Amino acid sequence: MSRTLIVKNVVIGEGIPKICVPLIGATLTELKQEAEALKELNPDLVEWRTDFFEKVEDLEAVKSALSDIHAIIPDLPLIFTFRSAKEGGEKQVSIEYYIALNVAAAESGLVDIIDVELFNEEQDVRGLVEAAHAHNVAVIISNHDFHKTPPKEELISRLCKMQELGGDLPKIAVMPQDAGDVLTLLEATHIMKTKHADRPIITMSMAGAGVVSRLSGEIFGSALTFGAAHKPSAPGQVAVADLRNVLSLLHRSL
Ligand SMILES: O=C1C[C@@](O)(C(=O)O)C[C@@H](O)[C@@H]1O
Repeated sequence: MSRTLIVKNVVIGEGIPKICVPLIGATLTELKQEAEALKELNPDLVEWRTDFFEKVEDLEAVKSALSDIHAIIPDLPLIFTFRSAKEGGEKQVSIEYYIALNVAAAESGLVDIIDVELFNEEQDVRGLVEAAHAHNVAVIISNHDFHKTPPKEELISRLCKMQELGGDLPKIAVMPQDAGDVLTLLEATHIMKTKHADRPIITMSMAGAGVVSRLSGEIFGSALTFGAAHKPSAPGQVAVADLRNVLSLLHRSL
């Protein structure tokens, strides 16, 4: 497998980490406004965090919102994410609905990547990867710990598992309790990138202490970073303009 993933001409896994901005509107009106506004920020990718959408449990409303969002930003690669409450998201739905939602997104022809959480039954994760790939949609397999940072061996083992399950972009976000935890995340990223990964990976340490990990992906091996438009979708996200400045500064220094 190639070490880069290309979506709509955006090469993930090469050069400056790519900037992704989440859409977190609760209503269709808010989502449309956000989609319009983020064009000015010129991100590399956009993520629709559907768990923030008030009608996420209505599949038809989701599909219709998806086509409205896509019509506003047709050229930007779109990640479709339902972040479950157990992983720091806004809502919890049944596994049956989670699968239906992601399959509908993959089949829609309107998204480039779906996000599938690792901590589900293995057969469900594999099934979603298969469904996505059948429609030429890539898959982020993700894991989040909003309370702590597991040991580096555990972080690496989860990232390897995501790769083994066919995720095109393994992703892990963890919460540091001190600066040492940020180092743990960075070291796990570096080891994964240099010893195990045969594809781009995404890692971040959240909150204030973890911000450095959102900026230094090019050095340690994280290919994509999330930047906030007006409001962050997770603790520690910095504004896109600041992110871009620092990413460029570090890139020039290398
Ligand atoms: O998984 C992630 C990463 C994230 O949690 C962050 O910490 O930037 C933000 C989420 O929107 C995204 O789905």
